[in-house]
Amino acid sequence: MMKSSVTLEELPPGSDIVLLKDSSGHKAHLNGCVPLSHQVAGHKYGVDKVGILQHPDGTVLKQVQPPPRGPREVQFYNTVFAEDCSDPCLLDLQNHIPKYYGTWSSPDNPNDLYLKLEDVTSRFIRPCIMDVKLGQRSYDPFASQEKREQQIRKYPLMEEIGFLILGMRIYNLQSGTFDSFNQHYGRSLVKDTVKDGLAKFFDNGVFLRKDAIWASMHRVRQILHWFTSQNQLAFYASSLLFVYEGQPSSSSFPSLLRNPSVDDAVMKTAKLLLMSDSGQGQEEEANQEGARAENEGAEHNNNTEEATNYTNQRKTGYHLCGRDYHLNNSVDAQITTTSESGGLASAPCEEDNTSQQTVDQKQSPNRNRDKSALTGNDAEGERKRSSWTEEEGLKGGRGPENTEDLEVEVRMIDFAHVFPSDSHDHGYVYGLKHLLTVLEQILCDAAQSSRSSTS
Ligand SMILES: Nc1ncnc2c1ncn2[C@@H]1O[C@H](COP(=O)(O)OP(=O)(O)OP(=O)(O)O)[C@@H](O)[C@H]1O
Ligand SMILES: O=P(O)(O)O[C@@H]1[C@H](O)[C@H](O)[C@@H](OP(=O)(O)O)[C@H](OP(=O)(O)O)[C@H]1O
Repeated sequence: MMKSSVTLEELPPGSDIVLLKDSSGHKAHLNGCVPLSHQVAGHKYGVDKVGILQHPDGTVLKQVQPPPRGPREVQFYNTVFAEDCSDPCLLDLQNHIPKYYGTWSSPDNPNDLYLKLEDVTSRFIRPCIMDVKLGQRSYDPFASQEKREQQIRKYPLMEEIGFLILGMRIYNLQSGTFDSFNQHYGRSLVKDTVKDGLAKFFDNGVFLRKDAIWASMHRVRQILHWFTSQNQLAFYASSLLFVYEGQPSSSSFPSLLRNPSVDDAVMKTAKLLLMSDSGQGQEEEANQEGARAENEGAEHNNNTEEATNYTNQRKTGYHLCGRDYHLNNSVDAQITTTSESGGLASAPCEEDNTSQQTVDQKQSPNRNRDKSALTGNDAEGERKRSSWTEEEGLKGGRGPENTEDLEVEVRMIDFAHVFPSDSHDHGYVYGLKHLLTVLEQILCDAAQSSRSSTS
């Protein structure tokens, strides 16, 4: 698998990192590619036989797994992104999965094939990432008895819960670092604690990111809509990748500064960012802080291009992350009814339509990026223009101008076990609905505790 000039150097037991080193002992690069620094689950490059890399152009390279899994996944992407694809169902599916740029291999090792995919975290400064496996069964219909038993043993509650957190990392505003959780965390969650497990992903150590929950639910509903309108594919052991921006935008800091529970370090960062955003970025202290943030960005995310954009934009006073987040704990959750999300059960919560501010689209980072070079299409734009009116607008939820103003992604990934089908994917739909119900409950709980603390 690896180039002959490259060796794997195992770190001490307990570490899951393996260094790639060349014959001179320097950190080696596979044609400039490096192990994906922000991978939260799955097979890891250098640890497992196959894994995930990042190309210098920012795309993700997923090593094609041994047959039948790998070729099945390649075929899936080839079919969905076929140039002559005219199937409306597959065209819509493109909006919910990473963009696909074909297969890739290093010139030195042409037989070592990779799927070249959009890095769905690339536009984030501090990407908080969660991988959730969906469905009531994580083995496919052709799995051996041994594989079935292995999968059931790993999480016997899969059938009842319908989803499993495989891994996540959350940007902690207090410490300025990412907290990570591996698959053992997800497996430790039972029916009564799965809500707390999910809530952890949206908790930045200072407050619950209700805005990110809400926006994620909007995306999940779009995916649910796709699933309920298709009956040609069945997904097993496939995941949803959740991403939200962990770096609050400067426009949100005023409310942060009013929050009495915020500690000095967070306060200081907030003030520094405010200074730099209001044109006082030349101040020495702010620059030092900026340098620290840049370094952290590079450390936590290979997406150096994005980190550079952020740096430049901060220097010019332009916000890469010009979004308005809800940092104010007085914002109550805004829950609509079960039928909207398709949730299995839900408690109605009060609405607060006044809280979310509209966004100045000119500040969107996507505005400044030439995606056409890589994509040749505007699938993301299409995804964002998706079925708000029929799905939610009629049912009294927030308008699209409110849900679109957040840096949130929810994409389906991992298609090694996708099969043709002639019916709805009940297992996946069950998992999506339950996931939505639990997210709703988190918002309800937050709204209730907010109400009781003010009364
Ligand atoms: N397109 C992508 N953009 C960003 N990160 C990605 C992307 N695809 C995969 N990842 C990262 O890699 C991880 C594993 O991806 P994936 O599930 O496709 O790999 P896998 O090896 O097939 O997983 P498993 O072992 O569960 O079968 C994800 O949790 C995510 O952190
Ligand atoms: O979460 P863990 O403990 O890493 O377990 C892995 C996880 O269940 C993967 O989904 C599975 O790959 P598939 O879904 O593709 O079967 C893999 O099977 P594998 O060991 O056969 O690669 C398991 O090892």
